[in-house]
Amino acid sequence: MSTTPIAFEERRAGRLAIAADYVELTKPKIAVMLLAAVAVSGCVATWGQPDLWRLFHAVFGTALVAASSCVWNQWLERRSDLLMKRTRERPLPAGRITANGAAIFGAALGSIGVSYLLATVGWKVAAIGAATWLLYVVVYTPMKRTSPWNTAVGAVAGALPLLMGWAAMGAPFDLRAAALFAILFFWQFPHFMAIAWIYRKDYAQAGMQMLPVVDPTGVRAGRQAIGAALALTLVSIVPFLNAPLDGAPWCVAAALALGVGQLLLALRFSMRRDDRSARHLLWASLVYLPAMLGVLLAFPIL
Ligand code: HEM
Ligand SMILES: CC(C)=CCC/C(C)=C/CC/C(C)=C/COP(=O)(O)OP(=O)(O)O
Repeated sequence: MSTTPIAFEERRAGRLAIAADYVELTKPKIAVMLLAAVAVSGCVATWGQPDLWRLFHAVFGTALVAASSCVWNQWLERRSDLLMKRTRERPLPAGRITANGAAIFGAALGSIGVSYLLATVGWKVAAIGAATWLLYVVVYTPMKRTSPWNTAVGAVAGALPLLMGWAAMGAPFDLRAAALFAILFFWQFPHFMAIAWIYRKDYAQAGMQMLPVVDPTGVRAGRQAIGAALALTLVSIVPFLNAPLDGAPWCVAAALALGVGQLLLALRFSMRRDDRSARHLLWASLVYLPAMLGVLLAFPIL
C-alpha cells in the first residue's frame, strides 16, 4: 500500500467522509434540539436543581437511542428517499453507506443506548426510550405511506423523550410534566405542516400521505397548524402557574408572546398557503422551541 503523504491524506479524508456519513444517518440537527429539550425537562422537573450526573446519563443514553431510531428510519426509507430531491443525497440512497452497515450501526446504537439507560437511570427511562424507538421506527415510518395521521404519531414520538429527562430525575409525572409533553407535541404541527407544504411535490412523488398531499389546497394543513399553535400558546403558560416564584409573570408573558408570534405566522400561512409564508412558519418554529426552552430554563432562576 502506497505510503506517500498524498496517499495518506487521501485515505484520511476518505475515512472522515465515511464518519460524516454515519453521523448524518443519526439526523444530528433534529437530535441536538431534541436533546436540549430532554435536558431542560430534567431541569424543570427539579426546579432548576438537577442531579447533573443523572441528567448527563439521561441525555447521553437518549442520544444513542434517538440516533438508532433515525438510522433505522433511514434504513427503512432508503428506497423512497431516492424519490425525493430533499433526501436522495442521503448516505443510504446515494450508496455511500451499505444497508447492512447502517443496520449494524443502528442496532448497536439502540442496544447500547437502552442498556446504558437501564444501567444508569433505571428501567422507566429505558422503557420510555424503547417505546419511543418502536413508535418512530415501527409505527410512524411505515404510516407515512398510508395515512396523514402519521404526523400525530410522529409528534408523540418527538415529545416522549421529554418524559425520559423528567423520569431520570425521579420526579413524578405531574401537570407540569404533562404540560412540557404537550408543548413539544403541539409544536411539531406548525413545524411540520410548513415543511410538508414546502416539500409537498417531493412527498407526493414518493407516495407519502402528508396532509398537503392528501389535501393539495393546503386548507387542512393550515387549519392543523393554527389549531396546534393555539393549543401550544395556551398550554405553554401551565409550567409557570401556581409556582411560588417571582419570575412567573415574566415567563408567562414571554411564553404568550412566543406563542402568539407563531400563531400569527400559522394564520398567515393558512391564508396565503404559499412557500414563502410556509418558510417563515418553519423558521418561526425553529426559533420558538429554543426560545421556549430558554424561558423554561430561566424560570427557577428569575
Ligand atoms: C412530527 C414530527 C416531526 C416531523 C415530521 C419533522 C420533520 C422534519 C423534516 C422533514 C425536516 C427537514 C426539513 C428540511 O430538510 O429542510 C425537519 C427539520 C428539523 N426538525 Fe423536525 N420534525 C419533527 C419533529 C421534530 C422534533 C421533535 C424536533 C426537535 C425537538 C425537530 C427539530 C428539527 C430541526 C432542528 C430541524 C432543522 C434541521 C435542518 O435544518 O435540517 N423536529 N423536521
Ligand atoms: C429516544 C428516541 C427514540 C427518540 C426519537 C425522537 C425522534 C427522532 C422523533 C422523530 C421526530 C420526527 C417524526 C422526525 C421526522 O422524521 P421523518 O422520517 O419524517 O423525516 P425525513 O422525512 O426527513 O426522513
